[in-house]
Amino acid sequence: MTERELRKKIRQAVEAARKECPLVPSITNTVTINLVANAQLACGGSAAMVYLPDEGEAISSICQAFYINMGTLFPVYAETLPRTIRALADAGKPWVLDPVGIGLGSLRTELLRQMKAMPPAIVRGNASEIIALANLWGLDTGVAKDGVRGVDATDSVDSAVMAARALARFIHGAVAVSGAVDVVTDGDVVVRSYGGSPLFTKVTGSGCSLGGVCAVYAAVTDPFAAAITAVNMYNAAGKRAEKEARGPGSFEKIFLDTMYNLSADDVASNAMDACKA
Ligand SMILES: Nc1ncnc2c1ncn2[C@@H]1O[C@H](COP(=O)(O)OP(=O)(O)OP(=O)(O)O)[C@@H](O)[C@H]1O
Ligand SMILES: Cc1ncsc1CCO
Ligand SMILES: [Mg+2]
Repeated sequence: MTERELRKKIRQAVEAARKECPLVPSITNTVTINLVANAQLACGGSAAMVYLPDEGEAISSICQAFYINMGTLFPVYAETLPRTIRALADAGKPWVLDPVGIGLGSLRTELLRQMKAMPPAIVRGNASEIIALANLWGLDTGVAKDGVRGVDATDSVDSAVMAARALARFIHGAVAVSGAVDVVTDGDVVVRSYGGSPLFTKVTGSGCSLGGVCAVYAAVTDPFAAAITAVNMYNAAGKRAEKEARGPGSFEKIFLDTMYNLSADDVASNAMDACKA
């Protein structure tokens, strides 16, 4: 795909989400659940948060895409997550995984291990999470460590490119690695997207909500284009929002407003470059 074709796909995805208002439910952490829903709404999607196994199954049959974030697990998720993922696979619906907190606790590890058999269309995470998931699934990452300290990244985005490509190839989808510069790959092409703001790191749930927005775009385009559209949206809107913000609190609000008002051209023309790594 040429760069021109990719930018056209991004423009179309932004417009399609606004026009079609796809239903994109989430099973996500209780820390940032509100920001995830608001970000999904701001970019045109319809949000619905669920916890229970039968609800995950039921809504999988009527949604257009789904978001699963491992941030704060409850015992019921031992049942909810496998049943929901099975329902999504049976219905052929794309879903996005954010493996937050990977490495912490046995339930999280076991659930993430099981997902290898029924993988998502997109994995979104910070560098440390992407490296840890690829290692957990026995893929070639070039990085021996598989521990994550809490929910914030301790590795550079560049050090996660090999893991991201291996993961993307394995899932036949896309992987988005967030950081000062974001990387998105389908396992072959590696796109770097620029912009954003350091203030994102002072708002909990910037990454979680980016995953939710990836899922909104996965409802209207292919996984690679969806991930790039979401990442470009965050970088373009974040860069603009920073100019008006006085700190993390006002940044979060102005960022949502900016995302809501950004034109499809603004998202499609965000600074990015692509290479075959
Ligand atoms: N230093 C930075 N400069 C510009 N943008 C940044 C910077 N760090 C992160 N971002 C942006 O912040 C957003 C979230 O990425 P981040 O890596 O903080 O996710 P995360 O660690 O998973 O966040 P959380 O777990 O709190 O949801 C992305 O859009 C990313 O581009
Ligand atoms: C702070 C935090 N703790 C568990 S999930 C979460 C949101 C950021 O990933
Ligand atoms: Mg995160």
